[in-house]
Amino acid sequence: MPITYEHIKTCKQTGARLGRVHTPHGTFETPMFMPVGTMATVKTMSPEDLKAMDAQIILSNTYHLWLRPGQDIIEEAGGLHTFMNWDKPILTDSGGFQVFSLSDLRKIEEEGVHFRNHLSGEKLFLSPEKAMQIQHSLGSDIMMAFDECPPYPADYSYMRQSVERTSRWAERCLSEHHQSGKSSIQGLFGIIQGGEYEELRKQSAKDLTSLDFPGYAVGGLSVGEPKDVMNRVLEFTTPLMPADKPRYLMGVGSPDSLIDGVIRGIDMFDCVLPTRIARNGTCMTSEGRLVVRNAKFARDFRPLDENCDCHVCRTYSRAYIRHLIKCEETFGFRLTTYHNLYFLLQLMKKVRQAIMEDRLQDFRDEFFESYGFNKE
Ligand SMILES: Nc1cc(CSc2ncc[nH]2)c2nc(N)[nH]c(=O)c2c1
Ligand SMILES: [Zn+2]
Repeated sequence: MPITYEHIKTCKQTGARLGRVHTPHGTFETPMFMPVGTMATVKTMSPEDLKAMDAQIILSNTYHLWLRPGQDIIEEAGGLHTFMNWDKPILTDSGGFQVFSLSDLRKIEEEGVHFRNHLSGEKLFLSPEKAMQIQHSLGSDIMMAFDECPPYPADYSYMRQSVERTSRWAERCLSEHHQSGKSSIQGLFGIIQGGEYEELRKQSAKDLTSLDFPGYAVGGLSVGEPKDVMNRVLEFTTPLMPADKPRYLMGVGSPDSLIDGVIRGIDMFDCVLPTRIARNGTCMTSEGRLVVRNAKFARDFRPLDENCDCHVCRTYSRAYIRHLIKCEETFGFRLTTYHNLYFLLQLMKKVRQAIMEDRLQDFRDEFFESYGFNKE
């Protein structure tokens, strides 16, 4: 069993859990945020930067790495860990989501998805089996099943057919995985779909938990739905997921959504938000978002966040970082990215501490107050 979950405790104030996930490349604590490294790099960060901020697992992407540089090159390099010099856990998404969000001319069939390479325009085909073969070549510790993430909103009949196909695809992923001979060194997570429909979430969870995955993700969220819809879907979906396995909410990373996801029983999160907004000069701070490129910071020599003890906040001023961002200096993007990732990793550390002390609801209220979220 290459991926195992160790439950440590459940918060008495909420349904939040404290745990650890053991993988062939080491253990990470949960709840945990996973920085995204789509092209085999967390943009502008070195592996040393990631270790300095205590990143314990990162994400990469089957679709992108298949197109560029190609799975054969990474396999020849000895796998993704060696290729990118990251010796801790790596989770790879299966590629289905990226096909829908990046390429046009796509056609979904039972066999798989036909689409155009968004870089070259050539026609390509991705199937559950192909997605598994690519992830086996990458050597990721945690692979994701090949799924369809329907757009939001989607009508019930479309969603039902999509859920049934995603369940059949999950079964094909699992048999490909077992035939690969890699199932002792790589783990495969199933992805629960079903949109905002409780009946379909139940169907998807029933189908997937009847197959023995070492962990399960909630897919189909953070696709434009309002936050209260996401929270409602989590409230009736996480109880359908095994309590003795990790629960991963895909694509979620704003501070309020992370805390609200943990309270509803989620253990793992990923999102491109912190790294993406960093590159346009937006920073997450304990007092809310700060757009450091704003003229009002031209002579502001305070740190990005006066409550942050990261290397950036202990060393550089808002004025200097604003200047670098305005000049499109790469170093500026490194500073905002480092701080944003550190901020979210620290937030999850504080969340784990609050669960240990059975006061996560109190922590949520204090954090929402200071960050400027409305407390509902
Ligand atoms: N919101 C959202 C985000 C992602 C990308 S997660 C990711 N990949 C690379 C970086 N991050 C999803 N991926 C899959 N496979 N299924 C989903 O339903 C889904 C939903
Ligand atoms: Zn900082």
